[in-house]
Amino acid sequence: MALLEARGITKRFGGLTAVDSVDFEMEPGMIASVIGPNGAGKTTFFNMITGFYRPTEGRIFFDGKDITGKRPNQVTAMGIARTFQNIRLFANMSALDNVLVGMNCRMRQTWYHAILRLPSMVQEERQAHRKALELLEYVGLRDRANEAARNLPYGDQRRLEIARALATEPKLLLLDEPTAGMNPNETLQMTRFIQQLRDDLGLSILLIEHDMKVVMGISDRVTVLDYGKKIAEGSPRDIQRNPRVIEAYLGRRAAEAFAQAHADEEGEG
Ligand SMILES: Nc1ncnc2c1ncn2[C@@H]1O[C@H](COP(=O)(O)OP(=O)(O)OP(=O)(O)O)[C@@H](O)[C@H]1O
Repeated sequence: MALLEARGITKRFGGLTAVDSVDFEMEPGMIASVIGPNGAGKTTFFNMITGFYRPTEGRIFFDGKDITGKRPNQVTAMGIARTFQNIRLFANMSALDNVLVGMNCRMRQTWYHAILRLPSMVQEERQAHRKALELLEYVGLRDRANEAARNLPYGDQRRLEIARALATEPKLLLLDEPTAGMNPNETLQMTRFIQQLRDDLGLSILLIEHDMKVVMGISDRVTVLDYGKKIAEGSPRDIQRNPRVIEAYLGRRAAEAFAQAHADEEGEG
């Protein structure tokens, strides 16, 4: 059974159709990427899955349940976590507190327990604290636990955002441009880290990414959007050779030149 399934999802903003009747499926344990030129609708697609936007049309199913129109906190509680294109940490809070915020959605005690400082509350807080430190250790930030998020180097902030997302105990993690603004070495490390997340934790990962080396290196499947429409879907190898994709990225003449080169190559072989 698919872990995530979108059926004909559409989002219109006034006269503009940002996402147009997109069907999408993801199986558990998969790393999938959504690519496309600027303004293709990638983030809008993410925003619908995570409850930030309600689809104008279509339905979204996660783990067999209809999540269409659910609020972001409900979607998170059901097992979908995300990071953002522009890092959204609590800048003045410590790395540890940022992770604890993520953990909040899994805590069972209520404000009532908190006010009365009941033993069950104190115990749950201690456990959360320990788990948050473990998560920081996992993402390589254990020794920066007490540092304010804004003082961390950029690559570490991205890792912290992932740690906060992991704290919600997701089954599916959505990463919006996880390597944006990184140098080649940081990008390589992040790419390995994403693979590790899937391999160690059995997570399913959906990413938006502009760096084709990253996309082609780690994706099981790539979905291409252009002007809100899905124009191609397949393995990295298929996508790299797809004339419609090349055209969307490079323009028609480049696509024709590519197709010609390909035909020549096959003719020779
Ligand atoms: N809240 C909004 N109101 C109006 N238009 C919007 C809104 N959000 C997105 N759009 C428009 O929808 C289209 C798709 O935008 P979106 O941000 O989803 O694209 P994208 O593929 O993520 O682009 P990029 O790669 O530049 O981040 C764009 O034309 C954008 O201007």
